[in-house]
Amino acid sequence: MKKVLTIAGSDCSGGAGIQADLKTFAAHGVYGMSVITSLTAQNTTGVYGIMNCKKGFTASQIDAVFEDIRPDAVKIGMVSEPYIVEEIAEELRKYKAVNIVLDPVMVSTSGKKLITKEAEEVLIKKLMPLATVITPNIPEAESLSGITINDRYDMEKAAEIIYKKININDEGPAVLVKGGHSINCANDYLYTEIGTSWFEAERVDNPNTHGTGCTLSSAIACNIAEGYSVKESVARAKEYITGALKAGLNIGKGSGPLNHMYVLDK
Ligand SMILES: Nc1ncnc2c1ncn2[C@@H]1O[C@H](COP(=O)(O)OP(=O)(O)OP(=O)(O)O)[C@@H](O)[C@H]1O
Ligand SMILES: Cc1ncc(COP(=O)(O)O)c(N)n1
Repeated sequence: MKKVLTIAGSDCSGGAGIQADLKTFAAHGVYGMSVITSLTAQNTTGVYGIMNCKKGFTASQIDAVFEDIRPDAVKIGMVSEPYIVEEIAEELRKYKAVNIVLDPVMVSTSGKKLITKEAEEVLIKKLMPLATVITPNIPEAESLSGITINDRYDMEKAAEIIYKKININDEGPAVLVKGGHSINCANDYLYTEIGTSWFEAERVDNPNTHGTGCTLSSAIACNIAEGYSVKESVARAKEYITGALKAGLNIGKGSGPLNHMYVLDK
């Protein structure tokens, strides 16, 4: 069985973060492990508190995992503070971790800022270059590229700018700009060293989209662990997220979670 690690924040209401990641891992039939960077007090209506891991403890958790069970892929989600980003980068370099999927979580669906400006800078400089693929949504891609995104062409331009900003000597990550924040469609665009692709999907009419980004990046990590290429991994993850949105749940008073137990036919 493949082993996949998530390094992310906890969502006590179970829709996003570590909890969404572990449910996605289970639905993909891989063995899931978790390193928790922050505890959040949140639910489907908002994020009401954040308590970050104290200095050194994210690194201790990563040591505990890698010294015993080497993951086949690593997903990285919410990382609020620069010292946590530094610890993760140092540890992943130390263990020569591979197959890293980084979701640059910046703002929650409910509007709460989940990363400091300083942490964002360290994320770009030290962690993104270690990744295989990064998965910004439209506002995150605007922040990373410095351009405003209004249409498909802007998504393509932003992906290329981000790719060129992070890839020194073509050794950095592919860039997947997610289109979940578009109005009429849910098309995602992938820019890699060997080519570009659009992943087109109908927009599912479902207000319960809490944790879609966490779920998509975790599904990509599972597929990469299983040996699929980045392009195939994104295609399968896209099918999974669309299915999980369609399979719909209606839990909580706000933007609720997906149905993670939707399982793709192998
Ligand atoms: N209503 C929808 N119908 C179909 N697919 C969707 C919908 N909303 C989001 N998606 C898909 O879900 C994935 C996550 O995209 P999105 O842009 O929502 O990420 P995100 O903003 O990081 O997610 P999160 O809500 O966790 O912050 C993408 O593949 C996107 O196309
Ligand atoms: C711990 C954690 N990680 C990530 C998100 C982003 O997910 P969303 O944008 O759906 O709120 C979140 N709300 N909480």
